[in-house]
Amino acid sequence: MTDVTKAEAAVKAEVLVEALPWLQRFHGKVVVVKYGGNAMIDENLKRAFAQDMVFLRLAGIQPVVVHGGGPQISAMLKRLGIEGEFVGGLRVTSPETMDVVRMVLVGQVGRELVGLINAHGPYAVGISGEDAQLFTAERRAAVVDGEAVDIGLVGDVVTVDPESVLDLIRAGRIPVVSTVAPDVDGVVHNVNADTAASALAVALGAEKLVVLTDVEGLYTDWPDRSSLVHKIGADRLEELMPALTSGMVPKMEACLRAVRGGVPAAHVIDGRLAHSVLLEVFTSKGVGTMVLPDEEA
Ligand SMILES: Nc1ncnc2c1ncn2[C@@H]1O[C@H](COP(=O)(O)OP(=O)(O)O)[C@@H](O)[C@H]1O
Ligand SMILES: CC(=O)N[C@@H](CCC(=O)OP(=O)(O)O)C(=O)O
Repeated sequence: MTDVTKAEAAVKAEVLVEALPWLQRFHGKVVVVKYGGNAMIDENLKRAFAQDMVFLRLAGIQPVVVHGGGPQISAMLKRLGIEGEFVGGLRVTSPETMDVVRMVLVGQVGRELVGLINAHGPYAVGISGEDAQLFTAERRAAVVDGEAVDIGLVGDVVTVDPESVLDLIRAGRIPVVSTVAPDVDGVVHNVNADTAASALAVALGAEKLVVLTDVEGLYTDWPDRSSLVHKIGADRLEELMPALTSGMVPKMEACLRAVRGGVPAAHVIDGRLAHSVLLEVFTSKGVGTMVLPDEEA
């Protein structure tokens, strides 16, 4: 072996060995991953994400994917000539829009991800909040300048029955969850995917919640690039919440709720980076912003 190939081999070995403590720590544990943003649009990133899920599963970790699909819903609404509007980061959802949300999330985005994962073997099974009472939703208002604004059939998850997801995990599958959910009367609601991922992570007693987005992580003073946060405690995040805007609100709310609900760590990571989930789970430094309970931060 030349000195160059020896040096390359040493670097590769170091990378593999760095994963060892994390393989031990997460073995048999559930990791809930919210899939969204660019990782869901770019073909190479999509394939890399699917590989990451299969990698986790074959490494003895139990990944559960909760997917978004906001841009895909907006594109379909446009094709159908239906107006789309967001208030406080949430889509205003009329009954007509709800039909499109359900069709796109369950019938299009969920199916595509299941197919990408199953290119590697019989792992992924799609499921929605309507299946086996996985989620029950309650209508929620958006809050704008402290005022509640009615935004139609938008729900918050109020109860989770995780048995169907646990059945799939026990069968060695990778559950792929679409976030539409009925209320107690069976009326289907549109649930933000970050919110649903957080509720599911708590109900499953997950070891981690990982939320993919299109930015490096949380900035305390957006868009000042020097204000990127690597680690933050729940109390400090709660203080910051009123200053956050747009899509970051449901994401950080989701991390906060997960950690307050007993999930040991919640992460917002950059889905523009190929294999960002593997880098987060298996490297000591991790990537993005990590939210921890106050005593750990
Ligand atoms: N404080 C902040 N820190 C990081 N990103 C922020 C912040 N405030 C607003 N943003 C914006 O929020 C976006 C993430 O929200 P969104 O686009 O809804 O995400 P996704 O499509 O990944 O679900 C980022 O790409 C960034 O442009
Ligand atoms: C109520 C609400 O806003 N629901 C979202 C559901 C999809 C989602 O959350 O997708 P992303 O994660 O890609 O944003 C929507 O209709 O766009």
